[in-house]
Amino acid sequence: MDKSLVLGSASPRRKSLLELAGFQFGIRTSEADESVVKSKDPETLVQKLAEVKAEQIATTENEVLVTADTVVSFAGNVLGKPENRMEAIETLQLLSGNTHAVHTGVMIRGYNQSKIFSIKTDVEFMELAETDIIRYVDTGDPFDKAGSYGIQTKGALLVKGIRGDYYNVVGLPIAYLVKELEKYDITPS
Ligand SMILES: Cc1cn([C@H]2C[C@H](O)[C@@H](COP(=O)(O)OP(=O)(O)OP(=O)(O)O)O2)c(=O)[nH]c1=O
Repeated sequence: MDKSLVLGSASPRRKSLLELAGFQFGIRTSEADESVVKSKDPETLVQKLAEVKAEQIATTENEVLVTADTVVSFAGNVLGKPENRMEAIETLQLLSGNTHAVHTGVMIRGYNQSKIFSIKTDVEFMELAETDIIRYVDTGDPFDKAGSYGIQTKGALLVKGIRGDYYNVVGLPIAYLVKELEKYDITPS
């Protein structure tokens, strides 16, 4: 029986990255309660969140599901999406001039096998002036993004350098994921 891929995510970035890789896939989103998952360790946290998202999505035996979660960690703080303008400003002040980690946890669930993993990318920020932070936050770009910035949008101007997979920062470690999906008979067309 042919296997088909299902993306369990409402993120337009994750959809674009699977398209970039050349996959045919469906999208099925969940209303997972992410607040039930608590961990101070970002790698554990993103893996558990990917698992919780997957638990909310039903699949058939020929479907392979992919869910994911992304957070930023810096100096013992785990930073998700900002709740408001002030939190976005404070997050970017904290990250200014420093190197933080972006963790994406991914769950792959097939009929008789599953896998959870997380990948880390280090991102170094420029020294940011308060006026630049406020101008960026007021574009509205930070609010649907972990760590209050988008490296693929105007947040690009905050970044001095990165070590690791760029696409992991955007929401999916796509090259690694393609390799893992081969084990589930899912290949790009
Ligand atoms: C750091 C960073 C994060 N992000 C995004 C990736 C994720 O979509 C988002 C973190 O939120 P997530 O909770 O990981 O995902 P989501 O709510 O967007 O989608 P879903 O739960 O339905 O899969 O932040 C960027 O787009 N660019 C960046 O530079």
